[in-house]
Amino acid sequence: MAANISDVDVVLEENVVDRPFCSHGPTSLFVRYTEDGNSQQFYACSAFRDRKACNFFQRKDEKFSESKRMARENIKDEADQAYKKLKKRCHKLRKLKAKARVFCVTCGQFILPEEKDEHSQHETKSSIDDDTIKKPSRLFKPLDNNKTYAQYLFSESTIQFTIDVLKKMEISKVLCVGAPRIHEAIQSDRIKHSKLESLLLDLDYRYQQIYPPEKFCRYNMFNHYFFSDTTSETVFTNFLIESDDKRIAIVTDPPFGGLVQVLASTFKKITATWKKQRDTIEDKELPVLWFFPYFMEKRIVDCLPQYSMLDYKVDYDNHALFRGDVKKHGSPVRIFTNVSPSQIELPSSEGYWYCSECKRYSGPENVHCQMCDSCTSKDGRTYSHCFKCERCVKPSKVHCDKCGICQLQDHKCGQIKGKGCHICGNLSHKRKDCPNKGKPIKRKNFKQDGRPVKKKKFSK
Ligand SMILES: C[S@@+](CC[C@H](N)C(=O)[O-])C[C@H]1O[C@@H](n2cnc3c(N)ncnc32)[C@H](O)[C@@H]1O
Ligand SMILES: [Zn+2]
Ligand SMILES: [Zn+2]
Ligand SMILES: [Zn+2]
Ligand SMILES: [Zn+2]
Ligand SMILES: [Zn+2]
Ligand SMILES: [Zn+2]
Repeated sequence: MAANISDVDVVLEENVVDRPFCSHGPTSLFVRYTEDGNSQQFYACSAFRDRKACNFFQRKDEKFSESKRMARENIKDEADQAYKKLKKRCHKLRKLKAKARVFCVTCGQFILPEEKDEHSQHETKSSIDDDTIKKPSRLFKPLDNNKTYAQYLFSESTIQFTIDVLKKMEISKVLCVGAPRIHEAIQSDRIKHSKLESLLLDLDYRYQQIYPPEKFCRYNMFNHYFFSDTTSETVFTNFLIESDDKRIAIVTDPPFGGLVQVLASTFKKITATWKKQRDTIEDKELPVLWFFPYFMEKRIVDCLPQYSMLDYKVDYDNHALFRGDVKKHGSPVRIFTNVSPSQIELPSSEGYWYCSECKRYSGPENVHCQMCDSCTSKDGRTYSHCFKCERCVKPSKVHCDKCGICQLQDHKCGQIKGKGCHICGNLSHKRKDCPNKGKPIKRKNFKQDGRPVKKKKFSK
């Protein structure tokens, strides 16, 4: 099975045991398609796409010399050693009194008294009290200019909404996968009196300085890999033990570049561990709240048909996300869930209303279309029904009789770009099903129905 990213696909294989390791766990197997129709398979880092952050590369068919194999083995050992060193350091840090605590914002780490000189030119914060430590995501500089971490942090209203939803679902244990602010909210005093517990799984090593091992596991959600020694995985497995009065849910907000099939496979693995711990044969699913952009709906639902998209617009504090056009219609991020949408009440104070036909809550801009039999808006604008296309379309589109579909007003007739097969450009299939796979072929433009667009003949 292959999942799509521009000219490179990731190949999902069940057997990861034989894969080479980089310092971020087992690598992923990728396949690159070239213009001439050939392909090449190679292993590369599953967490970092930026080769500056991790330059691991190994062709699948590469024969390895013994010395190279040893060097690879060392990578894992070195990573384990670095983890142990950091653990020791954190132990020392936790013993420091608030007044002696200095945090280097530039480096994202607390400074031990003997290390002060090394950070003299950096941005630092002194006298870090216990309250500040309880809100680490506010102390750290969000790594939001970085594709890998893509740290967009929930606003207060979204945090509160999520916690309310979890409480209404009578959840008492929350596995926060790449959702540090939800973990932080649960851990902080604010909701100390509720019965909520949480465990954070995140790639960001900085949290290791704040939370003890039973509250944080450094984890790569693209290969379900726990860094460090075995403690981390044991903490995770124990956390997933559920009893009648302790129901568990996952809250996850992965970087948006994450591949749906890879993430789905991770959530399936987490669910499998949870199922193993349960002493019942009752076939239930582990509830998941997965925050992801609305335009990924088709991919998610194709991959996980039991999931649906809620209309709640997820709000973030660092709004770098809402640039350009998107800003006009608000946040593009929604919640995908395997919980019945009728059970998740969206705030009426923000204009959400219950659609008895869809049996779910819809946004104030969303209108139930009798023809489509659903509340059709996806992007935060009111859609209108096109009787010729027989579906609701974005308000920016009008029906073009020449093209036979609704198009943007300033479109060039006959040119439907994107979304099709990367090899030949045909819109009726994806690359993995392309009959031209392996043959040299030039891309053409294709119509929605799969027929090629004929080039206009110009007369002099
Ligand atoms: C879009 S942010 C979500 C933050 C969330 N909105 C919050 O406020 O809690 C993505 C999160 O996933 C983490 N992350 C990025 N890549 C990851 C990976 N491969 N495995 C696990 N966590 C990852 C980042 O460190 C960050 O905390
Ligand atoms: Zn790596
Ligand atoms: Zn520093
Ligand atoms: Zn409706
Ligand atoms: Zn409609
Ligand atoms: Zn139309
Ligand atoms: Zn047209």
